[in-house]
Amino acid sequence: MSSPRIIIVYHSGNGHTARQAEAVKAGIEQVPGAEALLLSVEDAQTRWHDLAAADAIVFGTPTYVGSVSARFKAFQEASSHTVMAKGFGWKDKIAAGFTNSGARSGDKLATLIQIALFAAQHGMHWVNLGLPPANNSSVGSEDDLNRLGFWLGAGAQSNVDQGPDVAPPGADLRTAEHLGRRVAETTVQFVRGRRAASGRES
Ligand SMILES: Cc1cc2nc3c(=O)[nH]c(=O)nc-3n(C[C@H](O)[C@H](O)[C@H](O)COP(=O)(O)O)c2cc1C
Repeated sequence: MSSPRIIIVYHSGNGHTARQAEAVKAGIEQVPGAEALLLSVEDAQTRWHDLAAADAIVFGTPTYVGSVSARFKAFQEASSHTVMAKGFGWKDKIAAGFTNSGARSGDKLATLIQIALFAAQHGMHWVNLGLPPANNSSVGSEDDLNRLGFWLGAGAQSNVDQGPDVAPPGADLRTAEHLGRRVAETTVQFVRGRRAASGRES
């Protein structure tokens, strides 16, 4: 069986969300047989064939003004012309999302919802974070996985006076890694299941 291919399409203005994207990639690569490719939103718009061949696409963007960044939005709109309008090419691929911002909340949920809607418009199957919220009790800590308490996707927080060498912190990178691993495990199950259901190899 060929390996499930998972592409991470992301934008990062100053490198913080790029750290999160790299962590998602590391999580994907922990699953035997899964292959991961990182593409910036600009490179992705020159590689539609690679995206068409992917089994899953994970979308990532910083939260700017309570929303996806303008450059991520440009990629979304390009996909509308190039993929959606030309035959629903991403239908039934697996999708997931992540975002990073300066504030703890920073209205990141609005960004994750926008990414999930984008995936739904493409007919993709959304994979959520699959972690309980953490750092929400007397025994919780900033080192907890999912310390920011998201369900829809992975959130990260980067202090605005720190560079991407130190922000976002390790807990948020491990949370992103968890999302990558979960997407890869789900994609392996989905691809194998679809092949078995169609009478091909399991
Ligand atoms: C134009 C702009 C708008 C921003 N809006 C938000 C916001 O709505 N919420 C927030 O928490 N941080 C906001 N930030 C902070 C960024 O999300 C934060 O610096 C993030 O780490 C940037 O990631 P990047 O280095 O990958 O671009 C904003 C930054 C910029 C440049």
